[in-house]
Amino acid sequence: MKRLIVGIGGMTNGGKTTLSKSLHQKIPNSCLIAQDSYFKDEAIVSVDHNGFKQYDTLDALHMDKMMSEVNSWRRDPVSIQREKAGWDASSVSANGVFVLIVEGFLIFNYRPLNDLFDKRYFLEIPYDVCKKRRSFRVYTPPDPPGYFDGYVWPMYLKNRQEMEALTSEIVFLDGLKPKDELLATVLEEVSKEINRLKATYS
Ligand SMILES: Nc1ncnc2c1ncn2[C@@H]1O[C@H](COP(=O)(O)OP(=O)(O)OP(=O)(O)O)[C@@H](O)[C@H]1O
Ligand SMILES: NC(=O)c1ccc[n+]([C@@H]2O[C@H](CO)[C@@H](O)[C@H]2O)c1
Repeated sequence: MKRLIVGIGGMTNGGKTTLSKSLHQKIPNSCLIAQDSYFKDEAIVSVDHNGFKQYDTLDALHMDKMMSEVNSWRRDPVSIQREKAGWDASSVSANGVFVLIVEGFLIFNYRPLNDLFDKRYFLEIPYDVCKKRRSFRVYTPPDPPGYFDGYVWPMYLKNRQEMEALTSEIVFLDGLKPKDELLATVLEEVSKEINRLKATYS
């Protein structure tokens, strides 16, 4: 069975979800897992001395649950793809290349997950663009006043340092580029990798 695991990381509002969803639409036999789906319940996320909820850390995420879903895919991508295909399940042939796209802001900071990636991308944008994009978003719970400068940005700087200490094989992408350009760049590289795998025996 041929498998490829692609990580789309990046800072908050870098454009991870937008890019990952488009890749998922374009890549046959692909599956998408988003780290944001694994946030712990608000009641158990700790609070710092400023009263800010500590959401921008691995402790705020059910990484064990996320890993178990990644591992289910690794064990049997064909079944997962067939379940998704529903009535058309027989069209999913085990001969193809199966692609898992994992997106999230801390995917390269968690070693057991980071170790699994064949390709790593990281979307980055400048501070002012990040702050502006984030100000238009409403999370649950919403960001309290001062959260970006008092918590989100300092945590980004800390998490980024940790990430760079853990991995060097990351392709950095300029998140200011138009969405279709970013998609074309990543799709071209991933397609090359898929074709390379198709040409190998296993
Ligand atoms: N290439 C782009 N150019 C301009 N705006 C973009 C681009 N990509 C995404 N955006 C916009 O930026 C905002 C954040 O995008 P998106 O939700 O994809 O980011 P994200 O990295 O998944 O965010 P987060 O994980 O922090 O919630 C959205 O309003 C989206 O439309
Ligand atoms: N999805 C959530 O439960 C949630 C709640 C509060 C804040 N966030 C933010 O999401 C970003 C990652 O995509 C982080 O910067 C969190 O602050 C998410």
